Amino acid sequence: MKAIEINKLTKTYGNNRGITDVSFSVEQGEIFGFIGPNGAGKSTTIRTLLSLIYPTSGNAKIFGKDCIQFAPEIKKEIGYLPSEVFYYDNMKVMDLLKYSASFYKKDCTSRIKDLAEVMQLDLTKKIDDLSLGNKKKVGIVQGLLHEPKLIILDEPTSGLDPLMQQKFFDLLIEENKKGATILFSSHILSEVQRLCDRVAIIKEGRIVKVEKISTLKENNYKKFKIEMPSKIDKQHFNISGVNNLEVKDQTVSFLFKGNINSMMNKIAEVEISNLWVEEPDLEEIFMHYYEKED
Ligand SMILES: Nc1ncnc2c1ncn2[C@@H]1O[C@H](COP(=O)(O)OP(=O)(O)OP(=O)(O)O)[C@@H](O)[C@H]1O
Repeated sequence: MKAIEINKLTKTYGNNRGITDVSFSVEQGEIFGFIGPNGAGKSTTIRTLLSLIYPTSGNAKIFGKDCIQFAPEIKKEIGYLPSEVFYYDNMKVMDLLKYSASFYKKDCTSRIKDLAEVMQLDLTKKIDDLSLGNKKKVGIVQGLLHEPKLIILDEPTSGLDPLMQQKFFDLLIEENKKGATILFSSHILSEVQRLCDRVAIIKEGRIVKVEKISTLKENNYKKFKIEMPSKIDKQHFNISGVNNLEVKDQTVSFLFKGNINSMMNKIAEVEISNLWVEEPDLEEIFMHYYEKED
């Protein structure tokens, strides 16, 4: 049974496109990235999964159950962190979290304290007195306090400083090791790359690719930088698969996509003093998905 199964989900807002024919599935135990530019349809997909809005057509299942028909049951299994968090400002953090926990009919007090300690969140403060980042931490604790089997995060790191982001990621990895499935929506590719096994790319309301992060990187070009002790013949490296060939001082650099052995043979024909081969960043791989079609 899959954790999430989305089948031709379409949502229109009047005449506005929301999402069109979105289909993908997430295996249990996966950390799955959901990426795309602003307005692509990430939040619409997630809100439909949580039955906060209803689809125009198509359907989705969570742990094998239709997400609309079994919404109350399913919600108990999900921890959700929305992209923007709003609270009753007058409440104290601990009271708000205990109130949230009451929906699950579980005593989550010690779990709340543990999570708050990891995230360095002061439980005695009033929500009103918290900074944006600290309000986000309340959302994180709220989303995880009932130890959900499925964690759905919509742009979760906005407002968190780098140290807190790291602590949050460590927390997610720990929950994942304990068995939780994670759907991680973001437009920050580096964090998706760090955390996720697979990724779905959404653009203008449609899924354009679902792929393993490792495959995306393998099937892409590599960046070569070669330092040579003597004069460089630029044309030597001008073979099929080479792009952006540049020579600067004693260094030649280029992007290469193709049979790595043919490139290694080419390099072996000349004397070199140093060699760097780098993977492209996820940003570089995905940039063309982000560019608008004319
Ligand atoms: N309540 C609404 N009424 C009308 N159109 C909406 C509504 N909510 C979303 N949309 C439209 O649906 C499309 C998808 O929006 P959505 O918020 O799902 O994108 P997103 O990928 O989550 O973007 P972001 O990263 O900016 O949050 C956009 O074109 C948006 O304008």
